[in-house]
Amino acid sequence: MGRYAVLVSGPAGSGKSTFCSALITHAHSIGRSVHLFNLDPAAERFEYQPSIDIKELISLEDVMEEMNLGPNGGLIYCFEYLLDNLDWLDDELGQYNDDYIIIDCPGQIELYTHFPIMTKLTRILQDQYNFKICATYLLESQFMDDKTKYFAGVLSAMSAMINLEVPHLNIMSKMDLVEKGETAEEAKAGRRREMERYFDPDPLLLVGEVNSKTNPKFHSLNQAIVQLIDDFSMVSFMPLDVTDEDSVGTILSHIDNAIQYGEDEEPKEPKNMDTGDFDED
Ligand SMILES: Nc1nc2c(ncn2[C@@H]2O[C@H](COP(=O)(O)OP(=O)(O)OP(=O)(O)O)[C@@H](O)[C@H]2O)c(=O)[nH]1
Ligand SMILES: [Mg+2]
Repeated sequence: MGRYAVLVSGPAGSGKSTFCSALITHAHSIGRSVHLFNLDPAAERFEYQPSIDIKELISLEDVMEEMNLGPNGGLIYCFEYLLDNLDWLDDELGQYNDDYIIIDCPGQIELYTHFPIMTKLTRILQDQYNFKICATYLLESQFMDDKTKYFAGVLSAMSAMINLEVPHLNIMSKMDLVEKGETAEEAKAGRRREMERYFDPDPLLLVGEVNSKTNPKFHSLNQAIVQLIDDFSMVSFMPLDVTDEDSVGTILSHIDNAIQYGEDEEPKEPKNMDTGDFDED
């Protein structure tokens, strides 16, 4: 087996840590061993104890206090410190030579879209440590209520995807909140079909409402951006309902597929092969 990593990214509060826990619970339930790597220097509570924790190297609270920095500047400082202290990462990762690691990232999207920090880190994991990496980007289902917000979310997902340059899966999280209160009639009325338009962004859905809310001088720009997203089929989302194990399982199998997990595993010999202890019936 090789080394595999899932990068769980997305805006603040989009459900990254909850998704990490759901993935770990599911992996354990099917007998797979996975490890949590907490990459958020401000994280406080964990459902599963991380095997690797950036807070053992540096914590945001200490940085803010000692360097007199605000939360965002402090976070950038933490990551620059990590990149300057790769020996620590080397020691920590050295214990997981043949493993599957789930990396819970901080929610500041500047880390993926404005600064090359996460890109540098994924490159290091790939090139120096031979990890096969799949990035996931979570956007919460409430974004579907407001099309301009959704449009901005699609662009941020695309920006993260283009910057990270690894196999990428966009996830629409907190789908349990959408389904809640939905009556059978509503479902029949095509609510689900309507949602499909958000999972695979429909250019008409995006541009129509976004243009109705923005200054006419931006209409052609909106149209051009939507066309770009559509022409290259660059962004689509998979729905995630953490309360449904099948939904978590489906996402995990897409991630596995993206990083070819298990494809280079040797076939296992049946247990009784070397003892010659075969059933004779
Ligand atoms: N209903 C519902 N609530 C969720 C789900 N996922 C997360 N939440 C809630 O959303 C809030 C944020 O969840 P987290 O998992 O901490 O989100 P996060 O992306 O890790 O947040 P940061 O690390 O602060 O950026 C918490 O109150 C969770 O209980 C979900 O699938 N369904
Ligand atoms: Mg979190």
